[in-house]
Amino acid sequence: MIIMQDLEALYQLVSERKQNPKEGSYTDYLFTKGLDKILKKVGEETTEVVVAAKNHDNDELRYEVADLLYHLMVLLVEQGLSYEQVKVELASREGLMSQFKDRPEIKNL
Ligand SMILES: N=c1c2ncn([C@@H]3O[C@H](COP(=O)(O)OP(=O)(O)OP(=O)(O)O)[C@@H](O)[C@H]3O)c2ncn1[C@@H]1O[C@H](COP(=O)(O)O)[C@@H](O)[C@H]1O
Repeated sequence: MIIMQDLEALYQLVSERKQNPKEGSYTDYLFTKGLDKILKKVGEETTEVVVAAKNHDNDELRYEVADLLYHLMVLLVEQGLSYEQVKVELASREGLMSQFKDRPEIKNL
C-alpha cells in the first residue's frame, strides 16, 4: 500500500493510472467517462466541503477535502497541467499574501 504523503505523490499515482489504465480502478473510470464527469465530481465534492464547513463538522470536512483534492488531481491530469506548475504558481505568490489590502492583483504581477 502506498502512503500518500503529499499531493505530488497522489498526482503521480493518478497520472500513472491515466498512462496505464487498470481494470476496476475508480481513477480509470473517471478518465474513461471524461471531462464532464470529472468536472461534475469536482463540483459535487466542492459543495460537500462547503456543507461540512457550514455544519462545523471537521470529521466530515477532513473527509470531503481529501475527496476534493483527489478529484482536483484527476482534473489536472486530464487537462495536461502538472501539479509542479501549480506549485510554481503558489511559490510565485510567496510574500504577497500579508499585504492583502494594498497589494496588486495577482493576475497583474
Ligand atoms: N484518493 C483517492 C480517492 N478519494 C476518493 N476516491 C473515490 O471517489 C469516489 C467518490 O465517492 P462518491 O460516492 O462521490 O462517488 P461514487 O458514487 O462512488 O461514484 P460516481 O458518483 O463518481 O459515479 C469513491 O468511489 C472513492 O473511492 C478516491 N479514489 C482513489 N483515490 C486514490 O487514488 C488511488 C488509485 O485509486 P484507483 O484508481 O481506484 O485504483 C487510491 O489508492 C487512492 O490513493
